[in-house]
Formats: sequence, C-alpha cells, structure tokens
Amino acid sequence: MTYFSPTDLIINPDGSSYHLNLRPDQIPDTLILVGDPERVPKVSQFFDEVTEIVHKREFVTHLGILKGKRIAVLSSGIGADNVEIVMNELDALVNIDFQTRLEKQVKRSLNLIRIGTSGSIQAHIPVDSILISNAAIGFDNLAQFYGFNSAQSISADSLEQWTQAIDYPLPLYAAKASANLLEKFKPLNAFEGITLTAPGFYAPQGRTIRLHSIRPDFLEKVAGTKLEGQEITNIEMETAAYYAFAGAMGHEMISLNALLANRITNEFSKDPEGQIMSLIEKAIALIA
Ligand SMILES: O=P(O)(O)O[C@H]1O[C@H](CO)[C@@H](O)[C@H]1O
Ligand SMILES: O=c1cc[nH]c(=O)[nH]1
Repeated sequence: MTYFSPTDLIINPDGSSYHLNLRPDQIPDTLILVGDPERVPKVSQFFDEVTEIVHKREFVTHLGILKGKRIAVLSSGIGADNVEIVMNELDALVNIDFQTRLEKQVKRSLNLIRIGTSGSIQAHIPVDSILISNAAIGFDNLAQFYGFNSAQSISADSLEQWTQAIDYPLPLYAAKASANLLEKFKPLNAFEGITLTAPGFYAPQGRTIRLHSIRPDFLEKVAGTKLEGQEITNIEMETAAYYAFAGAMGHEMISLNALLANRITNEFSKDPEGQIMSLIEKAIALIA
C-alpha cells in the first residue's frame, strides 16, 4: 500500500489534518458542506446535539448527532481551490492510516451534501427557487493537475463541442452528482440542471463593476447553448470541483442550491437569509 510522506500528507502534532484540523476518529459518514462559515451554526442548530466545534481559517466544523447518528457540517469558504483542500483532507482522514501513513486497504465512502447559494441563468428558473445540480462544468484549472475524466458524466466530445460553441479558449471538465443522493433529495421537488462552476464571482459570472469583462456575452452564450440536450441552469463557484473529486475518490456527493439571483431577469432575492434557512430545514429533514 502507498506510503505518504510528511510533506505530502501534513499531520498536525495533535494528529489532525493540516487545514481542517480534524482527526480521523471525528469523521462521520455524512457531512454537510457549506461555503460561508457563518452558515455552519445555522445548520447545526437542527442537530440533536453539537458535540465538538473545530475552527481553523475559513474551515469551521460542527460535529454532532442527528436522529442518533453522527453528522458534521463544515465550511469551505469560497472557490474550487478550497474544495481541493477540503476533499483531499476529508478523503485522507478516512482512507489513509494517520499512524502508518499508508493507504487503507478497505476504503470508506462518505455522503457529502453541499447546501449552497447560486444564481439562475435561465429566465424560467426564478429567484428564490431550489435547484439540484445533476452535473457541473468546471471553469477552474484543477483538471489540469488532476486530469478529471469528463467521460464519467458528459462525453469529452460533447464538452469539447460545447466549449467551442460558447467560444471559450481553455479546456473545461464536467462531473456528475451521485445517483443515490439525487434520488434521496427528489422529495425537494426542485429544479434540476447542469451547473456552471466559475473561477470568480464578477467577470467569470458575467458581472461588470469597474473592470470590464473581455467576454461581455459570456452568460448569454452559456445560457443559450445546450449540452447533450440539457440547459446550463445556474452559476456558482464549487460544485464541479466537488463532483469531480467525489467521483474520482469514490464518495457520494450532491449539491443543493438556493437560487438567490436570476442573472437574466436581473432580480436578486429580497430575503436571501430566509431562502437559505428554508433550504437547510428541508435538506436536514431529508437527511434525518
Ligand atoms: O453560498 P456559498 O455556498 O458560499 O456558494 C456561493 O456563494 C459564494 C459567492 O457569494 C460562492 O462560494 C458561491 O459558490
Ligand atoms: O449569482 C450568484 C449567487 C450566489 N453565488 C454565486 O456564486 N453567484
């Protein structure tokens, strides 16, 4: 079994992983992932009990019990680069022996549920609705290092054709949701679609403030170009990376989005907090 050196897998003196500060014995089978550290207590208030709180940088974790089972909620902060840290460390915590630094023979598969916020890019998918990402396209550059295999969801040829059709110069990757978790969250009666995971909030999501994007028609092209017959429905900053890592590492992952903006009708939610709280409550009911 593979050995991981002290500079590849950094373990803190207390036996926890370098950034998340979590120890292997603390990881439950189900974890809820959010972006905003302040969203963590908003989720854990629905646990029967919070047993431990761990905090380092933007990574805040509340560990607890929900209907008799261990559970955790963890914040990643913003962006696919943070997802890279979260997924590598969570996977190491369950699939590498932190004493011997050897890969475990029998692997654990985690259930990972992202409760996030996002913007709709289709006029018919209104602000304040819920959308489940059945697949996601990554505009970040992680695939250039991990070589994520797009064939697991959308064919490499289709993705290449779509990339050309939207006139984008760099390679993209695609990854899909867990079929099991898609089924589990069906009772949400949510919209489903392909999510665009952007490497930024402003120009990479078609926003202009003072610096102008060199791709002013980016959102229009993405919204108007179907991929394998499906619309690209919404835009955020983490889901494709989560799906690609989960698929490659053998974990089950789903991304639930509260749509706070509609970028086509230019509406923003009048009650963003209420929308995210409502999604948290519905998701917790289905997890429990
Ligand atoms: O609300 P969260 O989960 O952070 O998700 C969305 O909100 C952030 C941008 O405001 C990005 O992280 C985006 O993906
Ligand atoms: O438009 C939006 C709304 C939430 N999060 C994003 O990344 N984009």
